[in-house]
This record gives sequence, structure tokens and C-alpha cells, in this order.
Amino acid sequence: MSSNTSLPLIPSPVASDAAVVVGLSGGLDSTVLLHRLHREMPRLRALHVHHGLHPEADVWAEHCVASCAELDVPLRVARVEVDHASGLGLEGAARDARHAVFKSELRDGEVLALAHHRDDQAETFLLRALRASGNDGLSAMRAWREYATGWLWRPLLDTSRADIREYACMHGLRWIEDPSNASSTQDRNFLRNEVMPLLRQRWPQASAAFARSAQLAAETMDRAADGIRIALRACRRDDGDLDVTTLHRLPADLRADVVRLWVADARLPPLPGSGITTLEHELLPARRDAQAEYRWQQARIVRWRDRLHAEGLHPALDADFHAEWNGRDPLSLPDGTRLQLHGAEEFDRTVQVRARHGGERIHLPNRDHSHSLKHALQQADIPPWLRERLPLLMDGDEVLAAGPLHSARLHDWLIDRHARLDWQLA
Ligand SMILES: Nc1ncnc2c1ncn2[C@@H]1O[C@H](COP(=O)(O)OP(=O)(O)OP(=O)(O)O)[C@@H](O)[C@H]1O
Repeated sequence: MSSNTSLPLIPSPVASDAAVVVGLSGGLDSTVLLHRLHREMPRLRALHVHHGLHPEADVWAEHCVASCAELDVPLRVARVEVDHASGLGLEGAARDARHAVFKSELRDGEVLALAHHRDDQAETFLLRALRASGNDGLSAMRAWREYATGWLWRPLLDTSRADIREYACMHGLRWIEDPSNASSTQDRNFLRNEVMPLLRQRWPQASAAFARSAQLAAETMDRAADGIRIALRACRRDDGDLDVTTLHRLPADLRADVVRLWVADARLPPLPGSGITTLEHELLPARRDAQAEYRWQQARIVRWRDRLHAEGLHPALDADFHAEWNGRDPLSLPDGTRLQLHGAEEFDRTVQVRARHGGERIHLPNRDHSHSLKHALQQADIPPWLRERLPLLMDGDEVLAAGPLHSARLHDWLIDRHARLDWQLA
């Protein structure tokens, strides 16, 4: 450590008098970060997300209250419900919930400071390398990047875990040990508890070396970014999807970089090596009418017609979901979809919103007979990733709408009133 009492900080991305919010878990790293920042940052506050998952969760929150009171730093404790059925695993769901809170709590221009350090960086680098990531993934975590309407800053990213611990002891700080860190079931804990100690026996600087490689990958990525971005611009359609024919014309190396940058722009996790292989061997050569996809870490790329589409996986609307709606106020569904009626006060009578069950029929405008909804959606060129998750607007057994597709009755009703029905999918 450079001095016994001070830890060097990576400079903040914005002016030193910017408002900073420390993400405070109550563990060693963020307790040290809070202590280290409190004298330096005149506008500092802390945010603790109470996940309510652990029997000791209240103790962690109380510890954060006490640490902040001691330093006279304002603290907000935000409680969240973690979605156990999200398919992300409990850790992943808690992380998602935490970031949702960070984003909603952050005010314009505020900087969120997280206590990731050099050993975290080394672990992230190794985890990405084990998924055969390219430079985007190997860049691991950035010391700062734009985040929500402000910034995310990792001031301790160049600092080792040992130095953080030494600082805490030196200043008599108290923190809470997370008991789940001791179990090596999780990949990251396995690296931390079993692999890294072994590597350090032979290469004492192993963590620093991996973190340095991450930084070199980030620099390579940044240098090449301009050329890749120009190629990406040529391949990207107005709706954000990639045009397969244009993409195919690029040399394979550049194509891989373009797809990785496109994925990064969509704020999805870095594409593993197997993603590029699947792209080359399955998605690009797929028949135009086939529907091929590649999934990784709660994200997917779908090939449909001449397009590649990338998105985070959305929890599907429950098959039993059912809501009554009079159209007066916007309706938010549990999967994040939002429905809004514009230009009319409300429907003549309450309608229902539910998931598709299959086998439904719809009577379209200017047609004599009803049609299978499945075929009607295909005919309307609605992409499969939307088709899968469009909820239905029903009047009893009659389908009034499936997303942008309207029945003759709803169509006439909206025209009469110069009204409009909007669906926003999350
Ligand atoms: N419950 C919490 N409330 C507020 N901030 C938290 C909380 N948990 C973690 N943080 C902040 O996030 C940082 C990273 O924590 P942790 O490594 O557990 O999270 P993560 O988001 O899963 O990280 P990773 O990106 O390494 O997977 C902590 O150092 C702390 O600053």
C-alpha cells in the first residue's frame, strides 16, 4: 500500500465536487470505500439495498446505518423483492434487483461508486476467458462508464483485496462477512477460494497480471472501436437489428467484432466464443424461413429472415395471467409490457388482457371470415420474438387485439373516435 492510512483511488469520471452515491453492502470492500470517500467527496451519500434473502439481512442494514451515522453520511436503505422464479438463480436475480434500485435511485448526473477491486477484476477476467470471450469480455470491468443518467465509478479497481483489508484494520473499521462467500459452489467463489490461492503460490502477482491483461484488452478494444463502429453502422437497420446480407459481406474477423460491439451496445453480457461459432455455422447459414437462435447468460440472438435480433430474455407472461381493463389508465403487466389507450376516455365496457394460449382466432378488418391468430401474426410480418410474448386484448371469447394486430371491431371503434391503442413491450 502506498501509505498506511490512504488507499489510492482511480480518479472520478466527473468533477471532484460531483454528487456520489456509494453502493454499501456492509461488507469489507464497500465499508472501506465509504470511509475512504467520505472526506474526499463533499457530496456523498450511501445506498444499501436490503434484499431480505438472508436471515442476517436486517443486521447488515443496521450495520450500514451505524457506519454512515458514524461518518455523518446520509444513507438510504431500499428494500427489494427478489424474483425467485426469474430463471437467473438467486444471486443473479438479487443482482438484477439491486441494479434496478441503483438506476431508479440515481439522480441526474450522480455517480454510483461500487467497491469492486483488483482481485474481483482478475476473477471476472478468468471467468470470461473460461467462456472463450473476445476483447470485449476480457476487458472485464471498466473503472468508469456511463450508467443510467449518470456514471458508474469503481475507484478501487486497481487496489488489491489485501490492501483493502489492511486499510480497514488500520482504521478500526467493522464490517459484515457474507457467509455465502465461503461456499465454492459458485464459479466465482471457486476461483476466489480454490484457484487463485494456488496460482499465487507459484505466481504471487497472478491477480495483478490478470487485471493488467484485462486493461490491455480494453485498450485494444477502444483503439479498434472506430473502425468496427463504422462497419456496425453499415450493418445496423433502423430498428437496431443487423442486416444479415451486409454482415455476411464482411471478413469473418471484422464480422465477429461487429457482432460483439452490437451486443455491447445493447447492454447484454459479452458474447462467449461459442456465440461467434454458432453465428458462423448456424445462424448465418440458416434458411431464410428457419428460425435459429443462440442463448447465453439470459440473453439471445435470433436469426429471422434477413435479420439478426439481440435481446435480454424476458420472463413470459404467466399462462394464468388475467387482468380487467377499462382503458382509462395505462395498464402495466407483470412482464413489463404497458398498454395505453390514447384519444378516447375508456372502452365502452371492460375488456380483458391475458396471455396467448394457442388456437385463438381473430376477425380482421375487411375480411369475411375469422383467421387463425398464429397465421395472422405471421402474415402481418410480426417478428417471432414479439409474437411469442404479445398479450391479447379480449372481450369475452373474442380477440380484439394482439399487439399491433386489431380485430375489425376494435379497428372500427378506434377509427370512429380517432383513437389509438399503444403497446410497449419491456
Ligand atoms: N446490497 C447492496 N446494497 C448496496 N450496494 C451493494 C450491495 N451489494 C453489493 N453492492 C455494491 O456492489 C459492489 C459489488 O458487489 P458484488 O461483487 O457482490 O456485486 P455484483 O454486482 O454481483 O458484482 P459482479 O459484477 O462482480 O458480479 C459492492 O462492492 C458494493 O459497492
